[in-house]
Amino acid sequence: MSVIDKSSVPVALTIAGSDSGGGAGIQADLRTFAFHCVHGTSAITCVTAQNTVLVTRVDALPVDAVVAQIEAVVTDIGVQAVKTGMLLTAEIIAAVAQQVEVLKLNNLVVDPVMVSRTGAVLINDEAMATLQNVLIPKATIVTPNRYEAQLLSGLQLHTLDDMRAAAQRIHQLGAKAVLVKGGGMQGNLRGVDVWFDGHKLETLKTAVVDTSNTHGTGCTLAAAIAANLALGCDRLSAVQKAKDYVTTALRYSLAIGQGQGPVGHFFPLLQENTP
Ligand SMILES: Nc1ncnc2c1ncn2[C@@H]1O[C@H](COP(=O)(O)OP(=O)(O)OP(=O)(O)O)[C@@H](O)[C@H]1O
Ligand SMILES: Cc1ncc(COP(=O)(O)O)c(N)n1
Repeated sequence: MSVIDKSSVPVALTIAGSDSGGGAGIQADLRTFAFHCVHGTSAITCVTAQNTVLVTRVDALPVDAVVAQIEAVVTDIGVQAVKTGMLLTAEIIAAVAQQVEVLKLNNLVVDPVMVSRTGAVLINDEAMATLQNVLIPKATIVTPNRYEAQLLSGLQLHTLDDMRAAAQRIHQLGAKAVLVKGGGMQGNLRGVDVWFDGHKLETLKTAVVDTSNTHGTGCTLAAAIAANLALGCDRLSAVQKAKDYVTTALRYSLAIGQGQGPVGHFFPLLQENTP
């Protein structure tokens, strides 16, 4: 890992929800930024009471509290990349999109958190429509999972060709690039992602990691992409490096709690440095 010049440390902002279980959301994003030697800042949209098994409560923050956090960070510290995660309501999504415009935020990675990898719907129809029509068109990269890609493309995803067709359809929403993630696919498509940026259609493959401790993979991938963009990578190499990171974090995932444990953000490093 290279030594960072502290006078020009890259900064990334996550706009997302808090996960009390520490596996996804803001907690995953900040650990991912730190692993990449990128200073992490945050604007919290909602607070979830959540563990490895279920979410028992979600409280949204007032829209102006979300906006104030973004303004406070950007107007003083400045950010080189932004990642959005669980935005929850149409009002918060619209306000975030407005801030992207007003504050001229670049390198925007939108993880369109709408449906969990298991198919559970997380936000209402109005919020989905706002995400699709107002925020995704501003994205540098949008990273839907299987079910989100189905909703955004209107296609059913069973095969690699379906994933490719969906990536091309979703690109028409206006995002500069699309990464359709394969964690929710069946068989050896689990772990295969498809990239489309209007020119290149690429298949990103990795060996499937055989673990049920996959909580936070989507957040971690999007945050790692944002970190790599903040470090100056081009879009596709930011995604390729992020995918390698998630694969390693999955290999070091943690069997904690009774359900799906989190990926191990720092464990590769700790393992390597343990005598
Ligand atoms: N078992 C696995 N082995 C290898 N890679 C995986 C596995 N599961 C997920 N991935 C990868 O993890 C990344 C996140 O994809 P996934 O489809 O899981 O997103 P998500 O549904 O948003 O995440 P989450 O399960 O956290 O909600 C993708 O690059 C995907 O290919
Ligand atoms: C606060 C929060 N944000 C996002 C997710 C989805 O996480 P992931 O898709 O990475 O499992 C989550 N479970 N909780």
